[in-house]
Amino acid sequence: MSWAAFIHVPLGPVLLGVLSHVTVFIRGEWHMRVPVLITTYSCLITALLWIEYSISGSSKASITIVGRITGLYATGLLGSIIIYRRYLHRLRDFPGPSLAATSKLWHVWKSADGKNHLLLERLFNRYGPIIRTGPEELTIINAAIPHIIDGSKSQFRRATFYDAFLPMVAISATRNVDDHDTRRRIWNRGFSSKALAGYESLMLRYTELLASQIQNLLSEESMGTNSREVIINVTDWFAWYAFDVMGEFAFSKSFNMLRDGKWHSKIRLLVDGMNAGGTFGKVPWLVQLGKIIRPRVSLVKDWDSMLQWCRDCMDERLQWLINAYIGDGSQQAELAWLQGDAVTMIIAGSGTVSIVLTFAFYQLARDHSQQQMLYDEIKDVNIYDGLKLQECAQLTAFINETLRLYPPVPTAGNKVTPPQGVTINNTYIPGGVTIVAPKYLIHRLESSYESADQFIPERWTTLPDMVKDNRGYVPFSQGKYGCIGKQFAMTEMRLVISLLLKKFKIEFQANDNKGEALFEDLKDNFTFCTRRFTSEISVKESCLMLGGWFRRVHTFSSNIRRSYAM
Ligand code: HEM
Repeated sequence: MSWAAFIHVPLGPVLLGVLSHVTVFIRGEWHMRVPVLITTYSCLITALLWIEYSISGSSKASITIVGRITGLYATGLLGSIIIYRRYLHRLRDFPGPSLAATSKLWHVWKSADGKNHLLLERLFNRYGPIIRTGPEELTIINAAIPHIIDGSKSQFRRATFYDAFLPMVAISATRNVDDHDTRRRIWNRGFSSKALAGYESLMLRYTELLASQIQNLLSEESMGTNSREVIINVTDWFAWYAFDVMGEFAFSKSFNMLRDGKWHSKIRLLVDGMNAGGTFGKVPWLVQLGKIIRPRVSLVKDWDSMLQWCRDCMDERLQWLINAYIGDGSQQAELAWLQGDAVTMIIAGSGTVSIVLTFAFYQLARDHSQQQMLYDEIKDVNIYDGLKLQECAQLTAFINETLRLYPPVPTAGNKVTPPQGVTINNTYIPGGVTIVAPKYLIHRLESSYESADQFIPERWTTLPDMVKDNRGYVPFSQGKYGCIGKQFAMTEMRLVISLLLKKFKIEFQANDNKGEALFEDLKDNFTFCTRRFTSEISVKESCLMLGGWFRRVHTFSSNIRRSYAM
């Protein structure tokens, strides 16, 4: 049978579709080849149209025939993919929703409301500790898993999710092990104990600015009245604080959000871009597709505009960083890496710290005895002495417990099993499988913590029996991909909590429903976040069409009352 005859019988294109799956697409990663695939298929369809037109002489007939051939081919290809993933795949015996096994789009759809952590919790309750959450993906909720995937001897590598940020290159996103090691070595110098001591004055300056801005609001509010309280939106104020600190750190330049009491437009774009990346990054080819049709995707345009702004900031900052590189003696700085690392710094160091502070203040508002206990511990401590502050056991326990219940990176950090596979609790998992180890759920395992869902800081001090198995406690992750800014973040959080507690008393506002809005708003978009930007920044009409995902949400407010004198 000739080639032309073959594709004209219905079975021909179907068989071609099946063949292209079992011989080509079944192997390797394809998400980064979306542009090549689109180009190839467009050329093939155009060639077919031309051939059909030259045979029939009718454009209508040739479009109908080529449409039918394309449809049959797609049916063969997709049918083969679905049947293979569902019934023949090496992960076929792992439990999980059947649609999740056939396409990762199911996960994007189901977590488009930002509640991925709750979705995984429901799946855990239904299917148990190992769940197939994607064609090549298992979610494992077990205290041993963080160490297996990220421990010092681990051979796991970063999963495809991290490609979502390409072409931006950065330490936190690169999947190339050598590139990562190189970046990590450079960064390690910037986070040495000596370097950190130098940053303390920077943090102090901004912590004092935060306190004085709240004080100003309090004074304004109470002017001419007996009121001694002011309601502030802690979500915003802690975000402004953390971003301003990181702006100084990465660019030697504040975003001045604390000073101005409002969001910097580029930082909003950054947070929006990150949040979208958190959801759509589950299907990396979808992100790449978005980048191809970028003129029509406002989020991509916004992200690009934010990157350009970072480049501009970096130009000002460049000299300092180049010095750091040359000091390392190993290589010349590459601008792309510098830009990516700067964005990484700001993203990794801001959203994380601010969300922990928000939750810490939620807990303080909820439990006045905790507030009193912390106040008693720090009231006579010179908080300008970093070492003294570190010795405050109750304060550290309070932060640890906040990080346990609300880890800022609740479900992300996916890694891929090494080629030989691994055995976890007598279950063999083949090589090349993406493993998700959600900290949000592992930190709440009853087998690891007594009264696991309750906020009890004393489990880290006077009640150690309440921690039964601490292996799964990894808010900062661990190993070579673990958080490089852990000490930086701990210092910031200790400073903010202690300074504000010395000055103010924290309460829910009188008519508030005890902070429940915080949990309604909470979104798992790689990091936990609690606020969408829709009010003054153009409420993107195109985004609203995505099913209310960008709907306006409430924010968590606390009553911060002046109570104690310094
Ligand atoms: C409470 C605060 C923080 C928490 C809970 C936290 C948590 C984490 C986690 C879980 C990761 C691993 C992410 C992954 O697996 O992909 C990570 C990576 C990272 N964090 Fe943090 N982080 C915090 C604050 C900071 C700060 C303040 C900085 C910078 C000053 C920072 C810089 C980084 C960087 C650069 C990475 C990537 C490390 C690498 O790829 O080698 N983080 N962080």
